[in-house]
Order: sequence, then C-alpha cells, then structure tokens
Amino acid sequence: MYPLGFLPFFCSLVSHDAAVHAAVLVPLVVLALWFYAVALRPTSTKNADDVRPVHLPGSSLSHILPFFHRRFDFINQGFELAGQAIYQFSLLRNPVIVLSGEAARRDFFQAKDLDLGAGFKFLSGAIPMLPGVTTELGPRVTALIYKRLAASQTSESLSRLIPHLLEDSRRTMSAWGYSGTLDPFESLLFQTSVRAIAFTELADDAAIVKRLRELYDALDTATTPATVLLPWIPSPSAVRKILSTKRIYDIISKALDDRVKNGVARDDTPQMLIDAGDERLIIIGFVMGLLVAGARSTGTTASWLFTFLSGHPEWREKAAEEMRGLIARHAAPSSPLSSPDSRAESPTVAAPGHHPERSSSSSSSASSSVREGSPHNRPPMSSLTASLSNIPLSAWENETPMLDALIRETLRVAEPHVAMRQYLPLSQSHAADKELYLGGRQIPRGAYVMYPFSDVHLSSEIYKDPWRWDPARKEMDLKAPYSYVGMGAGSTVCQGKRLATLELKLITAQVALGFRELRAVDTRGATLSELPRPNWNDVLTCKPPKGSCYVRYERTGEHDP
Ligand code: HEM
Repeated sequence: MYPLGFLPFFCSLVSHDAAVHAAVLVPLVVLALWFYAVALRPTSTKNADDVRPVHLPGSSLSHILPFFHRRFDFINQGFELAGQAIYQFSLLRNPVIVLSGEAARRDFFQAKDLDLGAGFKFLSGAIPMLPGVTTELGPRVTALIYKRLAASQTSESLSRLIPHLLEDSRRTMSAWGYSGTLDPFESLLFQTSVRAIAFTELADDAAIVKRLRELYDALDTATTPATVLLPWIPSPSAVRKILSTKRIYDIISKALDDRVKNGVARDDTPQMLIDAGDERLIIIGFVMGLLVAGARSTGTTASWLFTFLSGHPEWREKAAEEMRGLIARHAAPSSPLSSPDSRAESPTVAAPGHHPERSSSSSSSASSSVREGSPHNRPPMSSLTASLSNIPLSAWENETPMLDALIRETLRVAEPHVAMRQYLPLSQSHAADKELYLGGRQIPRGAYVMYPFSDVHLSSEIYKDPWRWDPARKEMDLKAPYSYVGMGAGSTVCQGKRLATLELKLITAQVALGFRELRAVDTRGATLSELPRPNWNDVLTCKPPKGSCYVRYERTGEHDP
C-alpha cells in the first residue's frame, strides 16, 4: 500500500506504532489539503456564471430606453432587480457592466486596460464626433493633447488668465442688469471656457460665443438612443448632430486660419499649439473637444454653486468673509470692501498695471513680444474685478479653504457623472493574458463598464443625509479609499482640474462679493423654503425641472458699463 512506503522514514523518527499512524495519516492529510486547494478551489472550477456579473432580465429596447432618459433611476432599479452590487445588461449586443461598492470602486479606479475614450464614445455620445479630430485619436495624439492642456495650466499661464476670466464673468453678470430674476441653469461659465481654451478672437466676440454655445447645446439635444447605438443611421437627430459638429468645426478652423494668415500672435492657448508647430487638425480637435469637456462640467458646477449660495446666505457670507480677508492680505482694494453694504462696485477703472492694448505684429516674433491679452494688457476693470485680479494664483489655490469646501460639496451632490470604460487589454500589457476582476466579478474582454459616482457620493453609509448640501461635513475628511472622486481618481484624474477649480473660485468670489441680494425663489418670486434636488437623471447638466428654481438678485454698487 502506498502510504506504507513512508513507514521506514517515520520509523527512523518515532516508535513503530506511531510511525504506522503517521504513515497513514500524513499522506491522507496532504491528499485532503490538495483536494481542498485544487478540486474544491472556490473560483477556478466553478461554473463561469458564478463569477460573471448577473444579467438583468430583459434587453429589449423598451427595457433599455430609460438608460438614456433616466440613467440614475435605470441604474438604481438595476441594483434592485439584480439584488447584487454588480450586474450587467445588454445594449444591442454589447455587454455593459454596472459596478457599486467599495471593492468594485477600488478595483475600477486602479484597473489598467479600461479605456476611457472608447467607453465614453459609445455610452455618452454628446461630444462632437469627428474621427481623427475629436475621436479615434490614438495614444500619441491623446498624449500630445494632454501635454498641451497641462502646459496651458502652468502657474504662469493661469496667472495671466485670471484678470481675463474675472472680466469675462463680470461682463456676463453685467448683462443681467442691476437687479432681476434669472434662471441659474443658463450656462454661466461658457464664456470663460472659450477664453481659457479657444481663440481670443472668439472669446472677444459675444455673438460667436453665443453661437458656439447654441451649437454645443444642439449636440446635447440631438443625442438620442439612436444616435448613440446606431450612429450610422441618418435619423433627423443624427443629421442635426453632424451639422452642429460641422458648424463648430467651421468656426474653430476659420479662427485658426485667420490667425495664421494674419500673422498676429495672441496670448492664448491655441497660440501655444501654433507656436509648437502642432498639426492643424490637432489644434482644431484640442479646442473642439476640450471646450465641451470643460464647459459642461464647470458650467453645471457653477450653476449649482450659484443656486446653493442663493439658498444658503450664511455660506455666501462665509465665502465673502474669506474673500475680504484675501483682498486685505494681497490686494489693495480700490474701494472699501470691509462690509457687505460697502461692497459697491465703482464704474470701470483701469486695473493696476494696466496699459493700453497693443498687438504684436507677427507670429514669428510673438514669443518675445507683448501680445494682446498679456498680463501687461489687462482689460479695463471694475474695482471689485481689479481687486480680485490682484490676488496671486498661489493665494487662490492655497488660502481659500472655504471656497474649496463649497466646490467640493457641490461636486459631491450635483455632479451626476457615470464613469464609463471599455475593457480592452493591450497585447503588451501584463494583464492581457489574465482575466480582469472588478469587485470579485469577471469582466469579459470588450465589455463596457460603468461606475456611477452616485454609488459613493450619495451613499448614506459614507455621507450622513447624503442629499443635504453641507460644506461643513466632517465626513469630507474621510480617508476611506476613493470616498470622494469629484475630479476623478486613480488612473483618470481630471486633466483640467487646475483650470476648472480656478474658474469656479473666481466666479464664487464674484458671486459672494458682487451681490447685495441673492435669493432662491419660485416662479412667483416667493422665497423657496427648500432648494430643488440636483437631478441626477440629467446626466449632462443635472438641471432640476424647468421652473423649479430661479434666483432673485440685486448687484452691488453702480450699474457696470
Ligand atoms: C468642474 C469642472 C470639472 C469637473 C467636475 C471634471 C471632472 C472630471 C472627472 C470626474 C473626470 C474623470 C472621468 C472618469 O473617470 O470617467 C475628468 C476627466 C477629464 N477631464 Fe475634467 N472636469 C472638469 C473640468 C474639466 C476641464 C475644464 C477640462 C479641460 C479643459 C477637463 C478635461 C478633462 C479630461 C481631458 C479628462 C480625461 C482624463 C483622462 O483621460 O484620464 N475637465 N474630469
């Protein structure tokens, strides 16, 4: 008998009887351990279905349509139907896996080989689709665009931008008049996004900015289930999408061609790409793609910040207090700003350091010359704008804990992002020959994966009373992995984060100091007892139902010109 073959070995160690027992038992124990480890191994020998995400029942169009119109509800109902934290459904023949829970979240944000571009293109669709210009760029072009985007956010570039962004939003607010009522969900920051990303000539032309905004809005409304799932079918929406994309392309490419033809260099981001010798299509794609990436999210966040500040005067006062401190420390105010009633904006004055605008004459000498819109050529400003302009970038970035808290809490509660990826293992990647598991579930190659930010930002396990907007939350200091992902996390952190945060801080400062009254009201002008909830079903703008909230305002001081 085989176990007895061990007998002489055990006899040399212990007595004969004990050796017989050991010779029988030890191999049996080893055999049992092997059987447990190999034969009963929990994953590898189980049916593959046990490690794959459970399927939602029903994949007909009627089941899937809410994915496009009411995504937040669709996703949550999916969790209820599946009874599990991870499930999958089919969009046409494409598997889409929806994740939730801490383990899946950690795996998702840390995973390699999850392609953001492919996922976003398939599952979102509301970006101008121009292969080779805004989509299907390949890793080289994408890396170049991100490199240029990073270069446009150096301290030097952002410092130069500050007075122009402030002046742009001052002009936007001036257009509202001294007092009135407005819809806060009209795009607040589109003008400043054009300034930061696109050509100065476009940003200076109010009619073109308006036209661009309408075209980007048209892209949003023309995005239907058909244009996302069957983009090759020439439905009316698809045609509208193509036309809007073409018109945006025409505006941007004309601005580029005029700039190059005129040979007048300007101090803006596209000039940096021109000077670097980037290809024409890359410059156009940079502006077309990033304009929409930036304007949508900053616009949505600014609208909600404005709304929250209108409904929470105590927080507006705290922001104003912080700003008054900042001005006192860093900027010699042209008018007293020490109390709310003395915050009057005087008529336009020249900012300190302001000189009449000059333009350099040729692009070749542009890098050494004073360009239009350079810091030496600050725009004429109101006293508040001039004071805010004198605050250095480092102070905006490091000395504004109150503004940081307001922005962070607004992103937590009103950023309806659903992160989307496609699992595309690269052949050279170490993961190519391994299966991908997220939250313990196996992800098939080519499958689409979604992680809704609501899973973490609206989790009552992480955030007490999660829908309540409360910038003083203690939970915000949580060190739990990825418990806050407002600007992305892991391998996909927002590439425009520095610019976006600065834009939001500048507008918050202007809102805090530039209004005597700011009040959330209903259609009849009565103060709202409660602000509307951010509508997470509206995946692009998070707007509440039309008419549910307006803002009654009275600006400080004189009417700006
Ligand atoms: C309040 C404003 C903004 C918010 C809340 C925001 C948020 C985010 C988030 C959450 C992601 C990660 C997406 C994901 O994981 O699925 C992301 C990525 C990105 N954002 Fe932003 N963003 C903002 C503004 C901007 C601006 C102004 C730009 C550019 C001008 C920009 C450019 C990008 C790019 C290029 C990526 C892709 C990063 C990658 O491929 O790894 N964003 N953003």
